[in-house]
Amino acid sequence: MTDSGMTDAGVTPGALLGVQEEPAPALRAESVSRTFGSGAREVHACTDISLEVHSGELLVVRGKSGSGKTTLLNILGGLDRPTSGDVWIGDQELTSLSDGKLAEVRRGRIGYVFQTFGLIPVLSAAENIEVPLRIRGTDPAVREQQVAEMLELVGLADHAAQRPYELSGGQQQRVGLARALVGEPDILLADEPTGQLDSRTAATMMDLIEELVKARGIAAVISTHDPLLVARAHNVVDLHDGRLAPQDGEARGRHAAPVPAV
Ligand SMILES: Nc1ncnc2c1ncn2[C@@H]1O[C@H](COP(=O)(O)OP(=O)(O)OP(=O)(O)O)[C@@H](O)[C@H]1O
Repeated sequence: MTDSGMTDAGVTPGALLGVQEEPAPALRAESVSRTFGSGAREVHACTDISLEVHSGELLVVRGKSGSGKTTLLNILGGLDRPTSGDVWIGDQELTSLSDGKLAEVRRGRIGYVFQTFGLIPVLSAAENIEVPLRIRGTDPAVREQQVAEMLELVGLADHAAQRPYELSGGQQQRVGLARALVGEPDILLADEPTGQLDSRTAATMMDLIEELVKARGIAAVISTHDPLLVARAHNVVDLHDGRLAPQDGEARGRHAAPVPAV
């Protein structure tokens, strides 16, 4: 038996016994808390949050303004560090990493979509999508091909040369999604990605995210205020004052996302 629990033949004990093993979650948070400030000004933005998301699954985090959604997503995506608790991407624990290593994991494994789109105004749609590949030093011919594929995938092949201000809100957000996915991340994090869109465009955007998450086996976490958007989720969790509320049975996934406290 090796340290990883495998036999010398590279087989897990469960496989030898014919037991179907649950795949490890792509993203996992364990007892994550985040406090800002101190003393009388201390704010408990997130308290003791545990959850997991598997590849190909979409977890929706729902909660009122100020409930801690952005704080949680920032921690899950390695943009902020928790005050206590751990975050795992596959078998990589994030909170113990140096800033440099964390940046590497962010670049290589995580795609982000922001409510305000976060596009660079002087760049065209294609150039915005290309940014993560340039940062990674991807070969120009490969870059061109991957950007063209992504434009096609989000239905913007005819808008490649347009700058953000020449695109509608929904089109800009599709550029944001294409930019998040062009590096083939394992994890997609979207903080209220439909917040600036009308309800029909928001629904189309969520359909697209759902389709791509499934097709590409990505583990996605999306925060939203919008109750209509939760229909597309495998799991839904509710945040109240930084804490996960008990599930209300709306989730349609194979298991509840929050990990019960042990
Ligand atoms: N950097 C910070 N310093 C101090 N307090 C903060 C900081 N960031 C967030 N907070 C506080 O933490 C709490 C949670 O904020 P957060 O932005 O995570 O909520 P949210 O659910 O994303 O809200 P919204 O839907 O309005 O974006 C709020 O009380 C907020 O004021």
